[in-house]
Amino acid sequence: MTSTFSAQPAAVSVSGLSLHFGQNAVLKNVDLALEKGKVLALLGPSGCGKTTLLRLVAGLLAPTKGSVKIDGSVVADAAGGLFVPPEKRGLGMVFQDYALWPHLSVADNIAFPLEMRGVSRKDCERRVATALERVGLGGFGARRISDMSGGQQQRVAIARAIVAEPAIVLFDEPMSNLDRELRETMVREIGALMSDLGLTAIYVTHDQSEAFSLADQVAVMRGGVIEQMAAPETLVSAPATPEVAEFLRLGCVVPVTRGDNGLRLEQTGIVLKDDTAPAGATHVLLPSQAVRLTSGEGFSAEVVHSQFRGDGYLTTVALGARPDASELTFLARQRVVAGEVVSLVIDSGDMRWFTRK
Ligand SMILES: Nc1ncnc2c1ncn2[C@@H]1O[C@H](COP(=O)(O)OP(=O)(O)OP(=O)(O)O)[C@@H](O)[C@H]1O
Repeated sequence: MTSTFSAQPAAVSVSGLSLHFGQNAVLKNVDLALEKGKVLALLGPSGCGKTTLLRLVAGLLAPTKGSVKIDGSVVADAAGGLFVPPEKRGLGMVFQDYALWPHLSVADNIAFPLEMRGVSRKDCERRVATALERVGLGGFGARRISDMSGGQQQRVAIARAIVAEPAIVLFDEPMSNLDRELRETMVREIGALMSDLGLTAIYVTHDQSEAFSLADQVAVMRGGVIEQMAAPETLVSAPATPEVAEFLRLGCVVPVTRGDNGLRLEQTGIVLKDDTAPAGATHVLLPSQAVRLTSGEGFSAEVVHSQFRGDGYLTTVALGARPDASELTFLARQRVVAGEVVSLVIDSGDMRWFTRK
C-alpha cells in the first residue's frame, strides 16, 4: 500500500484500522492521514469498504482493530476500548439519501446541528441564512423539504453539514441520486464551496471523474485495503499496481516474459527489442494516452470496434490473435473500421512496469 504522510498535524488519521462483520474482514489494516484543508476521495468498486471506512471515521461504526484520530485526538481505539460518539466528533455529514426531515422546513433542518450545540435562536437564524446563501438557496428557509427538488434537497443537506463550521465534512456518495447533468453542476459547486471554505473533507464515490475533479488525494480501494493513495495526476502517471491501472482504465495491462529475442508481451504477439523493463518486471501497462496510429513500422493490431466520439474515434484493438488477445482501447485521431489491421506506436518511455500482480 502507498500512503501520503506529511509533517503537518493530520486533520484525520487512521492507523491499523480493521473491521470485521463476523468472519468477514471488510476493512483490513488501513493507514491514512489527511492534512487540514485537503479533500480525500475514497474511490473503488462496490463493496470495497469505502462507506465502512467513512462510517468508522464518523463514529457510526466502531473498529475491530486500530484507531482513528481527529485533529490529533483519539476518537476510537479498539485496543484501549475508547469510542467517542458521532455527535462529539465535530463532523458534518452528507449522505446519499440526504437524510432530511420532510416535515420540517428547510431552515429548521439546517438549524438542527446548531440547536444540538445550544446556539441562541438569533445566532441560529443568522448562521442558517449564511449557510443557505453558500449553497445558492438564499431565501428558501421557509420552504418545506417536500417542495424541494432532489438537487435542492442535496444543497440543503450540504448547508446543514457546514452550518456549524465543523473541522471535517464527510460525504457518502452525495450525487448518486441525481441525474448526470445535475451531478456535473453539483460537483462544480461542491468543489467551489470546499475551496472557498478551506474544508477538510472525505468524499466517498465510485465515480472516477467526480473523485478526480474534487479531491487533492484519492485513495483507490479494493477488497478492504487502500491500493494507492495519491494525487489524481500521480495515479494516472504512476499507478502503483496493475489493479489500480485496471480500475482507472488507464490502458491494457499484460504479463511479460524475458526471452532471447527481447521482452515478450504475452498474448499480444509483441516483442520489445529495446528492453527498458526493470529487473523482475512481470507486467506492463500500455497506457491508452500513449498510443498512436502510424503509417510506418509499429505493432500490428486488428480493430475490434471504433466509434466517433466528437474529440476522436474511441477505438478498441486486439493485440495478437483473437480470441485470447489482450484488448487496448484508445482515442484515435482518424477513422478506422472493424476488421482492419492497423499499426500502432507506444513509446517505451510511456510504458509502466510492475513487478507482481
Ligand atoms: N452490517 C453489515 N453486515 C455484514 N456485512 C456488511 C455490513 N455492512 C457492509 N457489509 C459488507 O462490507 C463490505 C463493504 O461494504 P461498504 O458498504 O463499505 O462498501 P462500499 O465500497 O461503500 O460499496 P458501495 O459503493 O456499494 O456502497 C461489503 O461486502 C458489504 O456487503
